[in-house]
Amino acid sequence: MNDQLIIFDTTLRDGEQSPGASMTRDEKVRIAKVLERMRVDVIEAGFPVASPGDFEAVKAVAEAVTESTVCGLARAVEKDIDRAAEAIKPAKRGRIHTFIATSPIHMQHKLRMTPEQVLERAVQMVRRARQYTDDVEFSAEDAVRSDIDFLCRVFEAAISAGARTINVPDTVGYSIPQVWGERIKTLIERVPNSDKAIWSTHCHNDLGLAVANSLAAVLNGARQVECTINGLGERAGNASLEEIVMAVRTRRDIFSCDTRLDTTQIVPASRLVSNITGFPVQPNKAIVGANAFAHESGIHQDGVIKMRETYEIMRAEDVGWAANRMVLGKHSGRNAFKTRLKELNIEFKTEQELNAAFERFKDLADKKHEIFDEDLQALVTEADLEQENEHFRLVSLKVCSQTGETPFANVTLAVSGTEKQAGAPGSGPVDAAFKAIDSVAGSQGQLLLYSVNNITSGTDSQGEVTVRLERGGRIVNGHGADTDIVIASAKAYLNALNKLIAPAERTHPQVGQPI
Ligand SMILES: CC(=O)SCCNC(=O)CCNC(=O)[C@H](O)C(C)(C)COP(=O)(O)OP(=O)(O)OC[C@H]1O[C@@H](n2cnc3c(N)ncnc32)[C@H](O)[C@@H]1OP(=O)(O)O
Ligand SMILES: CC(C)C(=O)C(=O)O
Repeated sequence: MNDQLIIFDTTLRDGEQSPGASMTRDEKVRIAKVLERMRVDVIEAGFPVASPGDFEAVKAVAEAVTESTVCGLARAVEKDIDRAAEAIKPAKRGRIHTFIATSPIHMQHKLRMTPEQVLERAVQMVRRARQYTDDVEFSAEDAVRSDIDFLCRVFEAAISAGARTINVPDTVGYSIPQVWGERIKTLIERVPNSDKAIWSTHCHNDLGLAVANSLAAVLNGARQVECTINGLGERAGNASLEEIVMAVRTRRDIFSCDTRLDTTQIVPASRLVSNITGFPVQPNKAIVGANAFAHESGIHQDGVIKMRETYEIMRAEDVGWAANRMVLGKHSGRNAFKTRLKELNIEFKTEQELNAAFERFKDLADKKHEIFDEDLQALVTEADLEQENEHFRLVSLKVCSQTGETPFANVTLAVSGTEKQAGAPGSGPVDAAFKAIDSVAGSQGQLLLYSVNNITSGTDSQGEVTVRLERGGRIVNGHGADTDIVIASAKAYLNALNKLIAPAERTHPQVGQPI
């Protein structure tokens, strides 16, 4: 029987370190539930000492998830370990992940510690974490640029102190597959007590090699991979979960291990993470991109019609693409709607929530003939957004856009329940709409990002807009979807403004300010 490859998902921690990808507690819980359904082994839910919001988020995930291990990150610092322990306390299976850098550049310039002090601290903090849980992971940050002899000493000491998982990170995405594989092999061979721990790898994508390096580590003995949905993560991102899992599963002839994952949950998870963070998935992204299973050229289509395997190495259904993607229309009833949502793992707590979503579905079906799974997911996300603290609500928007004329927008907003109106010109209809909203809301937010994606294909598709605003160091993402992209833009802008004025819930690592 093949070994198990443990999947450690860090979308909610390292993924969240992507600028603008900060998530609220409830968003983290929603993603964690999908990861659990996917049978991810370990969910790193956050960095509890980072902020009260992140502490609450990790705790909420620990309360909500029963099947996967829930992990909290901690520096090799007492208060971090204690805070992580408190956050994961409700978990059925809880892990503390503590780390300290071991490369000369990090030890000397960042930590300002000698190698001996780092080794000593690693041992003390692993021991401290072991007082709270048997499941302790230790990482040597920047292992890629660390001296191999020193790494062996630190890992041996960490295992002796009680670490059960030893993680070898390529923190800066510097390695290449052959070298990384060799490094993992050398460590496992040279650390005398290496058989007492599971060896893990955590690779970043600065050179586009995170997945390749992770797979090289697996081929050389690593049995845990740290990864994220859609490859989300600090800078160029982390190794992408879907690519690693499908590479190992598809090439069983090469890998002597496999994961426990239910891969049909991959596409729903990818969409949810993309919806929540506002980071669109590029169409040609492996596994989860819209074109990943699309055949355009005649020779390929001919081959696939004759025998699918001529051009397909995986089945789209196996990663969660629905076999029949056109599901509902305006003549569909409540039962079909509810059943399809259930198939998409979307459930409502109350009958009222279901009724409200059904009404939105009927409104959409009046504008758009075919309702696809993507539309249903956007519709539910929209409903969630509306439940958020709504200081500003769009009542109506009228935009005039004509060749040779300056576009002009008139907007009516409900501001804490009182209707207010304003009009403004702009360089385009979206610009005019945002300026009109600004003159009512007085936002003073700086627009960092504006992106539109069509949720499905065709000109009647819904546009999904993401707006990123910054004010006083706070960065927030707003989302909106509508068949009219100017209205979708206005909804996204208002969603971001509502978040900006909401009480600060979290601290974003990149800006160090509450979000
Ligand atoms: C590679 C990674 O992804 S590591 C994870 C990175 N993620 C984050 O940083 C997100 C969350 N971070 C935060 O919210 C904050 O940085 C906190 C709460 C952890 C710390 O905040 P502050 O106390 O204000 O410290 P600040 O961020 O300015 O500096 C980090 C300090 O931790 C020290 N440090 C960094 N890593 C470690 C470590 N693994 N173990 C021990 N100390 C460490 C640094 O040397 C520095 O110490 P100094 O203040 O004595 O110079
Ligand atoms: C905390 C560690 C594992 C990390 O994120 C890194 O080194 O990139």
